[in-house]
Amino acid sequence: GENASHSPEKDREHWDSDYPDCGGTMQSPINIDTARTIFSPDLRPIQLSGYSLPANERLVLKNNGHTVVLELPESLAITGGYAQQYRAAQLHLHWGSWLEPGSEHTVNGRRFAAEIHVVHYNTKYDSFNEAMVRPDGLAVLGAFLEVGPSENPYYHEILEHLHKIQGVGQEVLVPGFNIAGLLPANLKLYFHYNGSLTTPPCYQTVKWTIFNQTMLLSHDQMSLLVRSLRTDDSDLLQNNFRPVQNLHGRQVLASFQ
Ligand SMILES: NS(=O)(=O)c1c(F)c(F)c(SCCc2ccc(C(=O)O)cc2)c(F)c1NC1CCCCCCC1
Ligand SMILES: [Zn+2]
Repeated sequence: GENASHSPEKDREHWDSDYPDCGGTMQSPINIDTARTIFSPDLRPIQLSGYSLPANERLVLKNNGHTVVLELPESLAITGGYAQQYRAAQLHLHWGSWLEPGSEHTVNGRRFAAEIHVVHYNTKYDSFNEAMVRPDGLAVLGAFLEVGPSENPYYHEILEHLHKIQGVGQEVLVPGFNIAGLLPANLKLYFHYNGSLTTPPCYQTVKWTIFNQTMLLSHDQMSLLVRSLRTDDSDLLQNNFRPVQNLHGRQVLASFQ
C-alpha cells in the first residue's frame, strides 16, 4: 500500500484495492457524536498492570516512516474493563502540523492536536499476528493530546529522543518509565466501539477504548512532535491520521453520562 502517513488524501481512499478490509463496514477512526452514544453502566474502569517499567529496562523507539513506535514488553496488560485480558505490543502517535490538528478520532466533529494509541492483543492467542485476524483479537487504548500550560514529564520520556530518529527506519533505546503516565489518570471515563486498525491491513479486529480525559503537553512538546520526524530526506512526517470512517450503524458506548 501507499506510504500511509504521507500520501495525499486522495490516495488513502484506494487502500482497499490492495487491502480489502480497508473498504469494510467496521472501519476506524470515527467521529464520536456524543448525542448518539449509549450510556453503558456495565462498562468497568480500565485496569492496567505491569505498566511501570524500571529505568534499567530498555525499550526500542522507532521512526517507521508513518509514526513513532515505542515497542512494549508483553508484561504490560489490560486486566480490567475488557471481557478478556490483553497484552501490550506497542504504542504510537498520530499528529498534524503547526497549523492543523492531527488526532484520528474526532468528538462532535472536533479534531484534537494529537492522539496516542496503545495497541494490545488478546492473551488467549499465542502471538500478535494470530490475534490480529480474530474478531476479539486486538484492544487499542486511545487518548487525545492537547496543548496545556506545562511540560508533561511522561511524554518527555519519548519526545526527548525524537531528534535521534529523524530518519525513516532509525531507532533508539530508551529507558523504561511508567507507561501509564501517557494515559489519563481517570480510566473510568471512556467511549468504546468495535473498529479496525487505521492503517493497512485495516483488520476489523479492534475493540477501541477512547478516554474522555485528554493529555496535556506543553506547546514546545507539541512542536517537537510535529517537526522532528521525516518520512524521507525532504518531507516532514506530519498529518499521519486517517480520515474518519462511516459508522455503518455501529453503536458507540459511553461509560459515563
Ligand atoms: N492506528 S494503528 O494501530 O492502526 C497503526 C497505524 F495507524 C499506523 F500508521 C502504524 S505505522 C504503519 C504500519 C507500519 C509500517 C511500517 C512498520 C515497520 O516498518 O515496522 C510497521 C507498521 C501502526 F503501526 C499502527 N499500529 C499497528 C498496525 C499495523 C500492523 C500491526 C502492528 C501493530 C499495530
Ligand atoms: Zn494508531
